Amino acid sequence: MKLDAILTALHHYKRYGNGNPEITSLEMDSRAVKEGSLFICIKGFTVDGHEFALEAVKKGAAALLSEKPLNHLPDDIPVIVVNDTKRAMAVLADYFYDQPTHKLHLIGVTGTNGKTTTTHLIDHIFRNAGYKTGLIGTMYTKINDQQYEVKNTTPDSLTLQKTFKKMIEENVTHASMEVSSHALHMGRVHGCDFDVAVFTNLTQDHLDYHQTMEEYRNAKGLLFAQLGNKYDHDHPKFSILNGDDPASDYYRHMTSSHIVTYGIENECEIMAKDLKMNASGTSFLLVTPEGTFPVQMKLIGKFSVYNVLAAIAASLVSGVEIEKIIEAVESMEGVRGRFELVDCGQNFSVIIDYAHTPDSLDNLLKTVKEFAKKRVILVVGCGGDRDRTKRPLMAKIAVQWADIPIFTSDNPRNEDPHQILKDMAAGVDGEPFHSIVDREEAIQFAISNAEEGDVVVIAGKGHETYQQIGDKKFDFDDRKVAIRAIQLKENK
Ligand SMILES: CC(=O)N[C@H]1[C@@H](OP(=O)(O)OP(=O)(O)OC[C@H]2O[C@@H](n3ccc(=O)[nH]c3=O)[C@H](O)[C@@H]2O)O[C@H](CO)[C@@H](O)[C@@H]1O[C@H](C)C(=O)N[C@@H](C)C(=O)N[C@H](CCC(=O)O)C(=O)O
Ligand SMILES: Nc1ncnc2c1ncn2[C@@H]1O[C@H](COP(=O)(O)OP(=O)(O)OP(=O)(O)O)[C@@H](O)[C@H]1O
Ligand SMILES: N[C@H](CCC[C@H](N)C(=O)O)C(=O)O
Ligand SMILES: [Mg+2]
Repeated sequence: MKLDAILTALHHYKRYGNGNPEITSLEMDSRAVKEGSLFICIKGFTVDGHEFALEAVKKGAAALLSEKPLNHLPDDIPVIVVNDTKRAMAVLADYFYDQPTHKLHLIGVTGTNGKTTTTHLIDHIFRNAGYKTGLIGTMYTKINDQQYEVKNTTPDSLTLQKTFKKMIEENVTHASMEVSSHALHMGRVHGCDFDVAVFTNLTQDHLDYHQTMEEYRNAKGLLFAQLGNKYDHDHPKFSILNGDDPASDYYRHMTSSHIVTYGIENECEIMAKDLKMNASGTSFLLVTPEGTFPVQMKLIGKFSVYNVLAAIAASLVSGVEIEKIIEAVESMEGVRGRFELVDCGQNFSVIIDYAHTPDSLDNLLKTVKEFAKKRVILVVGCGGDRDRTKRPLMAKIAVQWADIPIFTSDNPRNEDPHQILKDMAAGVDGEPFHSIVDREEAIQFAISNAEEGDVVVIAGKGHETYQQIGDKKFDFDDRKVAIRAIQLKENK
């Protein structure tokens, strides 16, 4: 595609340098530049991409997108100057990859907790209805049955649009994706034509990035504000809001789309009533505008019911028949690392879960307490280089619910793991707890102390298969470590 053609997607820019080269690819990393690339200079959190402009030209970049005029470049290299290269990149990527999201039924899910679970539920419902599907999120990108590794929950706009383009090539018609608050704030999803936007819940996380809860809430609101500002009879847009979460009132006023609410406590269009839960599943009465239906599912806990209701509402407005939706919800096995049982035939339970926020830990432990016959032994930590203010809160919740709370490391990254444990301990008011910095030792301690009927909960890392110390990721899988610890205990 010629540079001039690509630039028709931008409204405002200044152009320096001559020529209208053929653009072979869009790149934001100088190390990936090829002959004919348009190199996009991004001011990052670590380095400034503008510093790599010359290197990009030497590697064959045919043009540059920048936030300022660039000196010392050959005259025949056009430099396009815009206010914000990240946002311009998103718009250009959509155009360059032939507007793939316009051809997809795209559902975006935002909220503090439950995004991965809800997108997996939606994906399972769509597949059960016979659609070819795509999924983008924390664990992977999935196109039909093929999984691809990811770096971010919501990738940068180039990766994102390239992924959507691949979905179109693989005949995907329905896609669901997690939309993080970081991504919304950085404009990674500009250019995405969402059909349905889903809100799960808003509680504390990521205050290192957003600073205040209000800013964090506003960032998530962008998903609803960006959901089409005109009425289109053929492609109506829907916001799916959690009627039991106060933030929904705020989002309701940010969108011009249709609104469908779901909930358990307050009156909503989609509701769950008569919840009954045990260690092997949850049952409830599903109330919808299409009637009331009994549901018996394998997922456990009230928080899981919220995720299911969100997925049901999103699928209903997407045109899936209610019977097909319920069939899928009932057959859903759960998502890796979320309330996942490790069963080696031992006489106590072991649960691996991804709770890494105060609210998710609270929900998880309340749920476990409801069916635990004996003691709850908890292994939990808090991530380094992340919201420090959630550490004492998580510790307080841990000692409130667990009979034996054990604090340990969870991706200390560039922080001193001992200091993270001290930050956690500051939230404890005299209750007993253990601090064991080495996560493997902590898990072994938990399992060696477990007696018949106890429940061991290992929280925070879920599906993760590494422990990040400094910039290095070391192999670490809670599941495997737990299995080894159980075997060790049984061979004694
Ligand atoms: C804080 C943050 O969001 N950082 C993201 C950002 O990295 P950065 O700003 O440090 O990038 P940088 O290294 O400064 O580079 C700036 C530019 O120079 C370029 N460069 C760099 C070196 C070079 O030799 N040549 C070159 O051209 C880079 O390609 C880039 O374009 O841009 C990268 C590429 O898009 C992201 O992968 C990275 O996410 C990091 C890994 C991250 O941890 N992000 C977290 C905070 C995040 O976004 N999390 C949310 C979800 C959280 C949740 O689910 O709860 C997410 O959506 O993942
Ligand atoms: N609706 C919910 N409300 C509160 N807690 C939840 C909810 N759904 C899941 N959780 C808890 O949060 C954990 C993470 O769930 P999930 O991975 O689905 O969330 P996420 O929003 O994708 O998280 P992330 O932002 O890290 O990607 C689960 O392991 C569970 O403990
Ligand atoms: N998306 C979250 C995941 C946290 C997972 C936890 N294991 C940690 O490393 O803190 C984050 O990056 O903040
Ligand atoms: Mg997720």
